[in-house]
Amino acid sequence: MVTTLKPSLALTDITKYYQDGPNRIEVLKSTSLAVGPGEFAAIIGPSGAGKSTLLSIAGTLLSPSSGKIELADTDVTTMPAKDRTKLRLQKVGFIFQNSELIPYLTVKDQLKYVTKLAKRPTSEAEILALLNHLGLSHRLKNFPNQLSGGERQRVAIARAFINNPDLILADEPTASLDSKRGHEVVAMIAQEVHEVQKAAVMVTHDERVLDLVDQVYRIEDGQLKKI
Ligand SMILES: Nc1ncnc2c1ncn2[C@@H]1O[C@H](COP(=O)(O)OP(=O)(O)OP(=O)(O)O)[C@@H](O)[C@H]1O
Repeated sequence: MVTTLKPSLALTDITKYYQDGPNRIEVLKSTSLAVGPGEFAAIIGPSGAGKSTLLSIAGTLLSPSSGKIELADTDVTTMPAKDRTKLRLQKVGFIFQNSELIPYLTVKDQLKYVTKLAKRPTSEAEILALLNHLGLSHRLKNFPNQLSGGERQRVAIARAFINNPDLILADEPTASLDSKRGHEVVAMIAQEVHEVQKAAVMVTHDERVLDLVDQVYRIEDGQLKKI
C-alpha cells in the first residue's frame, strides 16, 4: 500500500561526481527520490549507471556532491559523521548482495549483536518472533556456513528489520540466489515492508522480481525515471 505520509527517505537534487585522476565523472545529475512508509521501490539500470552510488548516499554511507538527504523527519545532509552513524544504526536497515553475516555468530546472535550496536533494548521474544516469521525458527543455533543462500538472505532480512528502522536499503539481494529463491527473498522483504509499514529501496538487475515492488525507477544518464 502506498501512503501519502511524509517520506521516510527524501533525496532532493542529488548530484555526485567522482574524481578519477584528472577526470571528473558525473554519476548523478540532480536526481530526486521520495519513498514513503509502506512503499517498496526498485531501482534498475545498466551497470555503472550509479545505482550503488545512489543507495550509498541514501544510507548516508557516502556524501553527495550537492543536494539534500532527509531520513524520516531529519535532514542529515550536514550532520556530523558521528551523529550520522548513530542515526544510520537506528533508522536504516541494510541488506547486501551476499548477506554479509558475521561468520562466528549464530543466527540468533546476529540479531542480538545489531540490537546492541544500536543500543536498542530488544527482548529475546521479539528476536525469536521475527526469526520465526521469516521461517528460521529451526535455524536459531546455526552458523552462516550451515545455511543455504536463501536462508542466509532471510537472516539478513531479519537483521535489517530488527531495530525497527524507518528505511530498508537492499543492494542486489537476489544476486547469489537462483530465480525461485530470489523471488521468495524479495517477497519476504515486500511482506515485511507492507506489514510493518517501512520504506524500502532495492537496487536490482533482476527484472523477475519487479512484480513484487510498488514502484520501479530506471537510472539513466544520472537521473531517475519512474517507469
Ligand atoms: N570511488 C569511486 N571513484 C571513481 N569512480 C567511481 C567510484 N565509485 C564508483 N565509480 C564510478 O561511478 C559509476 C557508477 O558506479 P556505481 O557502482 O554506482 O554503478 P552501478 O549502477 O551500481 O553499477 P553495477 O550495476 O555494475 O553495480 C561507475 O562508472 C563507476 O566506475
